[in-house]
Amino acid sequence: MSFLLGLTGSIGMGKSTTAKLFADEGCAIWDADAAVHRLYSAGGAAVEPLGAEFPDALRQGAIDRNALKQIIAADATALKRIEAIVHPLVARDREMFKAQASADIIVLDIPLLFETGGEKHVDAVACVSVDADTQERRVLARNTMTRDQFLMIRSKQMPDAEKRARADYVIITDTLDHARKQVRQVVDDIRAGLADA
Ligand SMILES: CC(C)(COP(=O)(O)OP(=O)(O)OC[C@H]1O[C@@H](n2cnc3c(N)ncnc32)[C@H](O)[C@@H]1O)[C@@H](O)C(=O)NCCC(=O)NCCS
Ligand SMILES: Nc1ncnc2c1ncn2[C@@H]1O[C@H](COP(=O)(O)OP(=O)(O)OP(=O)(O)O)[C@@H](O)[C@H]1O
Repeated sequence: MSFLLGLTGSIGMGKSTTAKLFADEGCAIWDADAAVHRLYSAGGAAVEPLGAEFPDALRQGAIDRNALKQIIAADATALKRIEAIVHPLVARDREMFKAQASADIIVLDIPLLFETGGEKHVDAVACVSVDADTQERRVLARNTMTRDQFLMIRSKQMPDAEKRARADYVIITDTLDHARKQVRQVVDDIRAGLADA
């Protein structure tokens, strides 16, 4: 049985970057945002149910994320309805990944881990964190959302301080070198526990 490590953190805190550092240490990585991308693409399992509820989001047989963002901005109930359709499909994708992975440590990169009670289904949680100014600067530098969209998404998430308090490990993503050192410590700690077991 693999050790299941949940990797979480608020928007733009460095989950994807840190997941790559875990992969460098030999961990298997499953990425919830990437699963959503697969589900929204042509032939993906979310296209039909989301398209039925939000016909304007359907473009050439796929879900258009920009259209979805406009719908979310205009309708306060939309995100909850999207989540009700998407989250069970994401859970199915995750279970299929877990069933075939063979690494000693499986890292589940899940932005909404705490918000969705996912910590109950993992052996430990690592939370990535950086100061709020850096977080905002990094998200806006991607040019994928406006400042208002960023603030709206962040307001739906559990505050960073609370996530840090609830996590077993905190990884500060101020520099790549510092993050890599912390990732190695986490992996060493988990592997030492596995060796003792
Ligand atoms: C809102 C959408 C259209 C934004 O798409 P976009 O390509 O601009 O951003 P991306 O998907 O890369 O998400 C960026 C970050 O936003 C945050 N975020 C995304 N969805 C949510 C949500 N439902 N609640 C809170 N934060 C969210 C996460 O931190 C995520 O890492 C998209 O995230 C979406 O469809 N979300 C609903 C599905 C969902 O809940 N995904 C979260 C992972 S299961
Ligand atoms: N340890 C680090 N040192 C320096 N820059 C970093 C570090 N980690 C992440 N970054 C930078 O911060 C930005 C956001 O990182 P990343 O995409 O990994 O975050 P994320 O948490 O996966 O984002 P989202 O929640 O939006 O999916 C990127 O530009 C990335 O290069």
